[in-house]
Formats: sequence, structure tokens, C-alpha cells
Amino acid sequence: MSSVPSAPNSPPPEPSGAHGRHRVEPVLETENLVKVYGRGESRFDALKGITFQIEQGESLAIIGKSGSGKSTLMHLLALLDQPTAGVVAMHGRPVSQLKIKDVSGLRNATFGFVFQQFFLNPHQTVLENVTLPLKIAGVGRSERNQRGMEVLEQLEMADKAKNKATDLSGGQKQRVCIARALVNRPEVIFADEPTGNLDTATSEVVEDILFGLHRDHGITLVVVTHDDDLAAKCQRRLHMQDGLIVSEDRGVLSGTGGQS
Ligand SMILES: Nc1ncnc2c1ncn2[C@@H]1O[C@H](COP(=O)(O)OP(=O)(O)OP(=O)(O)O)[C@@H](O)[C@H]1O
Repeated sequence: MSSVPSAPNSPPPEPSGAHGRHRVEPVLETENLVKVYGRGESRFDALKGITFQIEQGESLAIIGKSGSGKSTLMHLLALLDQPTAGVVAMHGRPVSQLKIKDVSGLRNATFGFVFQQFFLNPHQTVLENVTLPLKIAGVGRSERNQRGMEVLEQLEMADKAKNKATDLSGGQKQRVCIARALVNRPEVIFADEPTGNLDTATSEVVEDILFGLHRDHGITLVVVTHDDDLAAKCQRRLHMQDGLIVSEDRGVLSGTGGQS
């Protein structure tokens, strides 16, 4: 875990943290973001006008009851889906100005994803799963494998590189997902219930890895979670209700993961 590369395109994190004395540049921001699913009688307004910023290098939890719109918001921020109205901007540039091909390239180069359900390909080895983002980016096989092995070593999973991805424990699978999220040296990691399928002890290991990457390498961490303990370790919490951000609070509330 000592040599995880920091994001190549981003400046080092501010020493005072994302909410310290200095104003930190937003990596992502939204303006009046609206998402409507369906139409007519089945119309559902999942996001009703969300305006906020994610600062470079911060750790942010998006919390709220089931159905409040957390995952919808994360999918729009991560450029996995398009809003019905409103703006998502990255480094100040509205994403809607980009071509679809460029959006997927940007997503692959800038973001890493860690999901509760792992989404590992059962027919591929651990190393093949980890290096998929590099394959998508057109990186050649030998560099792919070298970088894949580097991140697996950092996550103490190198000895499992040739295993099928299914032949692992839950915690090991999530470490493979984190390795896959890291292999492109992302600026932002989006984690949707990253510990939802894990027991308490394994959850702590995974949280330590995620917050270590955030703290030591300046990676911006955006976590969607129902887990109050995990949310408390983030520097900022956005509370969602019925498609709106109804409040936010700042400061690490417990644990050793983030910076207060
Ligand atoms: N593809 C879809 N079509 C129709 N409605 C959808 C779709 N995706 C989500 N919704 C609805 O939008 C609302 C917000 O869903 P979302 O998944 O963002 O909530 P959430 O806060 O992440 O919930 P959970 O904590 O249960 O994952 C829910 O009422 C959901 O049923």
C-alpha cells in the first residue's frame, strides 16, 4: 500500500484538507440537476434540482433513505447516465459539451468504480479483471500486466493474480475491485455501498484501503452508503431526501480514516 500512484492529472491535495483555509478547486460540480425516469403515469422525478460541488481531494458520503436518489446522483456524477436537465461539469467544463466517445474516454481515464456487487467477470483471471480499464484505454498487454501486478501487490493480492475471480473471499473480491478502480490512476473513486456485502472485520480492511488512498494519494472519494460508520469517516456528508439534498455536515466524526 506504500506506493499507490497518485492521480497524474491532479495537483497534490491541500495540506489543510478539502475544507481547510484554502478554497480547493471543484473536481465535479452540478447545477440544477434533474433526473426523470419514465413518462406519463409512470413518471418518477428521482432528482429534483441538485446544485453542489465536489472539491478536489475530499472524501464525501452521499446518504439518505432507500429511494432518495443517491445512486441516481452518483451515476450522473460518474458520467454513467445523462441528466434530464441541468449541468454536470468537470474541472469547470460542462460534460454536455463533449462528444459521447470523449465522455467514455474521460470516465475511463478519470474515475474508478467500486460497487457492492463487485461486477467481476467470472471467466477471467484476477489480473484480467484488474487490467480491463487499461484494455479499454488501448494500453498494450505487457504494460497492462505490469501495472495490474503493481496494484495487486499494493493490495496484497499478487499471489491471486492467476485465480479465477470467483475463487476468492468477499473481502478479496472487493480488493480486486479496488485494484481495478486504481489501475488507471484515477482522480476520483466512486464507491456505491463498497462494504455492503462484507462482514464487519473485512469492511474495516476495505475502508482502511479506501481512506488510505484518499489520505495518502489525494484521490477524491465519493461514497454512497447506508452505513453511518462509513459515512462518519468522510470529511463531508450530503443528506438526500426525495430527490433533493436537504442538508450537509462536515468533519470526520469517528475512526481514523479521514482528515478532520
Ligand atoms: N431506471 C429506473 N426507472 C424508473 N425508476 C427508477 C430507475 N432507477 C431508479 N428509479 C427510481 O428512482 C428513485 C431513486 O432511486 P436510486 O436508486 O437513486 O435511490 P437510492 O437512494 O440509491 O436507493 P437505495 O438506497 O435503495 O439504493 C427510486 O424511487 C427508484 O425506484
